[in-house]
Amino acid sequence: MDIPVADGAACGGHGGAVPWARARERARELGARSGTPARDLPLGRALGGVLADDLRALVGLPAFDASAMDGFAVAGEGPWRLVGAQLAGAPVAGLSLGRGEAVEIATGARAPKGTESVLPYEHAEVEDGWVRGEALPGRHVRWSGEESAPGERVLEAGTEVTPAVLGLAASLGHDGLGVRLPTVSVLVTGDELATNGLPGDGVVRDAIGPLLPGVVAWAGAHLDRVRMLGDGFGDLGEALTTAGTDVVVVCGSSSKGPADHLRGVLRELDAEVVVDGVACRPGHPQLLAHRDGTVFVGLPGNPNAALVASLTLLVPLLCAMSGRPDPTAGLARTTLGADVRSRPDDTRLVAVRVGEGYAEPVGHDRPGSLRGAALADAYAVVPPGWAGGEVDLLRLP
Ligand SMILES: Nc1nc2c(c(=O)[nH]1)N[C@H]1C(S)=C(S)[C@@H](COP(=O)(O)OP(=O)(O)OC[C@H]3O[C@@H](n4cnc5c(N)ncnc54)[C@H](O)[C@@H]3O)O[C@H]1N2
Ligand code: MOO
Repeated sequence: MDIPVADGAACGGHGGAVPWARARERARELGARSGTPARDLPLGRALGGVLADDLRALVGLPAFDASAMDGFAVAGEGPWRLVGAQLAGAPVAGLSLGRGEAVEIATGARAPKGTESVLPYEHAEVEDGWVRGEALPGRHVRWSGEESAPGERVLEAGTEVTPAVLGLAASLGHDGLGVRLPTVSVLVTGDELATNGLPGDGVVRDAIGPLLPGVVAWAGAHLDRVRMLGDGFGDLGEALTTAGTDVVVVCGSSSKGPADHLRGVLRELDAEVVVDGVACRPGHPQLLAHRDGTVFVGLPGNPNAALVASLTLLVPLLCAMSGRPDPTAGLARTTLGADVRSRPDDTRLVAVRVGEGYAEPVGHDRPGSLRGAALADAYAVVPPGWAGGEVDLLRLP
């Protein structure tokens, strides 16, 4: 893979840090080049992927003539002599309608041979084994193959697998789908972290493990596992090389402290580093690297910084891997409803609530606090040296 390393040294502040917009571009470029292989997955695992191939009807739909109403299947002119009953799922028992005959029928039940229409109960009168009413020819029957013909292409390759797509695929007879759905594992590092109970006295509740699955799903990828790790160098190296997923996210090991081993481990693995530091606040200690088809993303440990970094590198990367649109995009540029100071060298990501024609900073968005992000629906993107005017918005999941 031929991707240049850091061209952002001129951005000042943190040597080698890449400007925020350029970091996102690099993540997209790496994702597009890496791609993700098509995998055959059972329907229950395919949600959020994109179709690797066109979806075709394995059978015509409906697969048989069926009643669309509870009532009477009839043939010919009325009144009709009632000759039997047909429930949904019941065997057909060789039922066949002659002209002037009716069969009591449930919605979805196979219409007997000869059926010309179905007369709903509410339009029928039944007396002494005879059915009367006004039956409209062809009405209230789902005719075999009228929705899709056998072999017909119903969706194009590249379509996102939504809940409706899964239901449709099942209706068409598919047990699984070929999809592009990047797989992700998350390694949360830190000896001070606990996954339950009350924080305090040097113990911090892991906030990133609970936050990331939703971000990963939003970007159309599958989270294989979240693994808690101590701060040891060896553990991290072993975990990175044995993860077995397309992308490995490491949280809380990206800065310059004695326990921040990610950079060193990536060096030992001879991984190619694509982004090492991003000129943004919060979230500047971020890493993007790859080796042998696996992409590594380093997120800062401070939870709001980790969320910013995941929207900066991880989401664009994953979306580009499967070729789907980035869900952070699409909000119109807007003005800010309160004074915000820009930084000289860094892009600021400010938690805001989006109103009509403006966005209101909600506060509480320091690097260690998710309170602002939890109140917000977007981050306002305040470029270095910004002196007022409209800003871009980055949608939050
Ligand atoms: N000498 C420097 N020190 C620091 C820098 C720097 O540039 N030079 N950057 C600061 C910034 S900004 C950030 S952000 C952090 C990033 O550090 P790490 O990614 O190595 O993360 P840690 O040091 O392990 O933790 C930082 C902070 O976040 C808490 N944390 C960690 N993981 C979690 C988690 N899963 N859930 C909740 N909270 C977590 C941790 O307890 C620390 O309080 O580095 C600064 N330092
Ligand atoms: O910028 Mo750090 O990433 O402030 O939290």
